[in-house]
Amino acid sequence: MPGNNYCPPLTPRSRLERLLRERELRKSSRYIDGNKDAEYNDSFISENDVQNEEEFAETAVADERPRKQRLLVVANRLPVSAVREGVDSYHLEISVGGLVSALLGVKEFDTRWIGWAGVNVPDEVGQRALTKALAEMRCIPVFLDEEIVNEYYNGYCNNILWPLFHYLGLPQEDRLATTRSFQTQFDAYKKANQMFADVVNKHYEDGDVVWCHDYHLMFLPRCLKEYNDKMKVGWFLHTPFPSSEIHRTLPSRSELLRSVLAADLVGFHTYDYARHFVSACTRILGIEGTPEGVEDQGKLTRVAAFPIGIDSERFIRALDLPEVQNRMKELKERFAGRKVMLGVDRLDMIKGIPQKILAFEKFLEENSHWRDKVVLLQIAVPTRTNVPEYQKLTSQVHEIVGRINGRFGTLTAVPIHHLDRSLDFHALCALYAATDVALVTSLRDGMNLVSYEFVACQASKKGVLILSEFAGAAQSLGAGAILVNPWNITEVAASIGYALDMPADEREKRHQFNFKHVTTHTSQEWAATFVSELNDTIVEAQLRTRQVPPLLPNKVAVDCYSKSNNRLIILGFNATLTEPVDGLGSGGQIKELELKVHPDLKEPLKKLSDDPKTTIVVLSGSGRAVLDKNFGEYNMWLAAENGMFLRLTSSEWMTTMPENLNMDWVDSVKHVFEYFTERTPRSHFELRETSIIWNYKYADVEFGRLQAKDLLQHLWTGPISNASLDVVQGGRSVEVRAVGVSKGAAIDRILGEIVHNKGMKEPIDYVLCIGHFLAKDEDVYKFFEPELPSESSPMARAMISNSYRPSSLPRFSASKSGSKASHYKKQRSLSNIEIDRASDRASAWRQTGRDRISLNEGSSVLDLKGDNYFSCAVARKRSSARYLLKTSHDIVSLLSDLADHSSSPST
Ligand SMILES: O=P(O)(O)OC[C@H]1O[C@H](O[C@H]2O[C@H](CO)[C@@H](O)[C@H](O)[C@H]2O)[C@H](O)[C@@H](O)[C@@H]1O
Ligand SMILES: O=c1ccn([C@@H]2O[C@H](COP(=O)(O)OP(=O)(O)O)[C@@H](O)[C@H]2O)c(=O)[nH]1
Repeated sequence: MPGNNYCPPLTPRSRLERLLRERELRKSSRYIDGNKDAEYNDSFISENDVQNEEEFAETAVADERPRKQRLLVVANRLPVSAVREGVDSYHLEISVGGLVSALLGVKEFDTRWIGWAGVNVPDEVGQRALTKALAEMRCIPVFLDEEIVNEYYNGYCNNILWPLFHYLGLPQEDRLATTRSFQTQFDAYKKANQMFADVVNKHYEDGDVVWCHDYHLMFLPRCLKEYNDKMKVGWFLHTPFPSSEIHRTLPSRSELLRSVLAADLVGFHTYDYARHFVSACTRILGIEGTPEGVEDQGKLTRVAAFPIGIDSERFIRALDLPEVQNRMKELKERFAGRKVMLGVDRLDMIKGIPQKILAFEKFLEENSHWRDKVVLLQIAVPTRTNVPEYQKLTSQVHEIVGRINGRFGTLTAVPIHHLDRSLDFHALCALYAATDVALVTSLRDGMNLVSYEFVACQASKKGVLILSEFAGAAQSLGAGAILVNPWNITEVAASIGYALDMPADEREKRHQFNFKHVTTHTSQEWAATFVSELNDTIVEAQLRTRQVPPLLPNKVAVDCYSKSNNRLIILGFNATLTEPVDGLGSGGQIKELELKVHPDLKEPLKKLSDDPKTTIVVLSGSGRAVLDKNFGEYNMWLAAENGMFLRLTSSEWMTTMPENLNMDWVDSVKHVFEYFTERTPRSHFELRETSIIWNYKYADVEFGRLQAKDLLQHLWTGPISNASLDVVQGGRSVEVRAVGVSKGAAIDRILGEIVHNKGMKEPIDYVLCIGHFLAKDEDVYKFFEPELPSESSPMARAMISNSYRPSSLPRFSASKSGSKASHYKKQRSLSNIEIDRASDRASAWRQTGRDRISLNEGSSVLDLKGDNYFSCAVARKRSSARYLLKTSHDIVSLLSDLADHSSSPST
């Protein structure tokens, strides 16, 4: 596949930097273009609007400028709909709808549009002719036959997803029929999405950005990524995304979410919709929402809000055109002496047209003096006319309009002018400009661009916008609009009165707020921001991928093991040597809380621990009793409570705890933990000697996380505000530890004790360290890294040479990794241990440490030859370990292999 001309910019240092630079670039590219009108040359639509095929083609066949990024816009509907006129000729018309309007304003990119032309073309001749006609407009058709359109578009998209996403339940009488036809419609939906994907794949060039749009194409990101996982794929939803409680009623709920998550970037009009989506992923799929999006097994899908805008300049300029001026004059004359109210909607249930008309009726009912002084012009664009619900709505609206006009009309005038048709751009602009009050009463609406367009055309009249609080636009235009609940007819009627009587200065003020917003948040900005964010997301994902360690090469690890003579194996316990735990078992039952060694590991552990050349340490956050119970039978070292307690299974426990470790905070933290445990079903807490941990891994994930946030707030403001503690947040836990309690801080003391105890004569020449450790404990991996700076290198630290030590105390500092601050912090906690000699147990520990045997003078305890060190993080996405092990199955397999290469004491 040939690459396109787009040259990605140098990797920016920060997201903000990149966005700023791109904004500058955009500005300067406009400058280079010479004048603003030149921008239109690259768009799908000209300033004068495209009313016929020739004009459209002329504007669309723009030169390809090398600087522009290729953008494949994939939407169900092309910006033009085709009507067949002959065997190989078509009439092309601009499609009506917010999605098309917004994307027509996008000119920053070298754009191709892939979608359905709204016509069934079964024959090859017709398909070829239409493809050719559309190609001139940079449109690429997806041919859907009638059956697919019926099942996919009319059925699954518009009869199931559309009402669901707009919180409109299905009408009772249709519910069962829909339930029955659900599967076939969903199959057609998937099939149609694959057909879109096939066309994209055919036209895709390396470096293209593929931007999928709307609820029709939720399956598309997955199809595309399955074909080519390097594709940059974004998905944007133009409708609301409902609360997860609504989404979870959908039989295909999980499949759809997972498919969308295949995209790199997922966008919504508002934060609410984005939040609902993340919450659906968490509640339905059980995967984690992060501040950036949704993360599943290392793959981050960025989720964000990108409120759409309009090409406001186009509307503003149109008002000066003679054609528009003439129409405005006509309207003024036609409705002289009457205030004009306007509704412009597709004839769709979500637009609340009956509610709007009923509110207007109530207003006329209660305000007789307005009856001959106001008119409501309702443009109701026919849409989805093959869907029975839409047909019913048409009759319903006609009936209400007829009744009201009959009730309040006169021989010469009617209060409602209802048009079942669409208007062209100029007629629409004139109408917007001539309007006194625009009435948008959507029951739910992704954004609602009509409200933006009205505002853009009101620079001189400064009319009032009455806007449903359930339209996405309410969040952006709420400052200037009168917000209403469309279901509350009394409120809407009162707002109509308020709007009609509004004094000029208030209208002016309100208009200014909104005009500023509409003219600064344009469709160009919207698209540019989305694509820029998508590019950023890809760069960040690449950086993240580089941080992901490779999988452990088992064979190498086993070979090195068999060739070495003095090996050290450090193993975590929880999620390392236990059986896999995935929250609730089937039927919502809690799995056993008690941690147990994976049964398949018992034998390998036995063999390994019996090998005289191998020393095993289980280094765990768990308490002593848990380790005793699970590992008491083996010949190994147990390091409980993150290494604060140490024991060779044949000996007693020793402690490394500093005697003056302040544990006064425990009771008050415990109270907080008790409180949250009682209120968070299936959570529990564990009180250890040096820490206390609240665990919600069996609780409802999302609720657990909310509770964890609250819990932290309670802690920070209360019991721990003055204490010297570490609060460590795990995936599903909150742990409070005394400062200095960490696996990394403990490892050198453990190592010293082992060397001393074993009377080691030769250096450790192989280290394997496996754990599912918290980030805070990951410094244990770095401890053995030979290539670390010499002044703090663990090799140097582990140098057991009396001449090397200034004092008789072995100064095994904790860790060299991380910032200076963390270095000092750990130093401090260790020196606490070293300085305080009051405790017998602690001094017993130090005694063993001090008297540790040395190897040959000056020689190192560790001699890993660079490569004989295998640190492995288990089921982690990012880690400072050298390698990854994915599952407990991998651990079983590795330790079994090592066991097979071990020798028993007698051999
Ligand atoms: O293509 P149709 O089935 O005839 O429907 C027309 C479009 O309706 C929806 O528009 C939405 O997008 C607007 C722009 O983002 C937004 O302002 C509005 O609130 C939405 O309803 C639909 O989402 C589009 O896919 C359709 O093309
Ligand atoms: O006769 C009409 C009526 C509406 N529109 C356009 O249709 C879009 C409607 O978008 P909106 O976001 O308000 O709602 P949607 O129809 O997409 O749900 C707006 O851009 C209107 O300018 C149009 O071109 N001709």
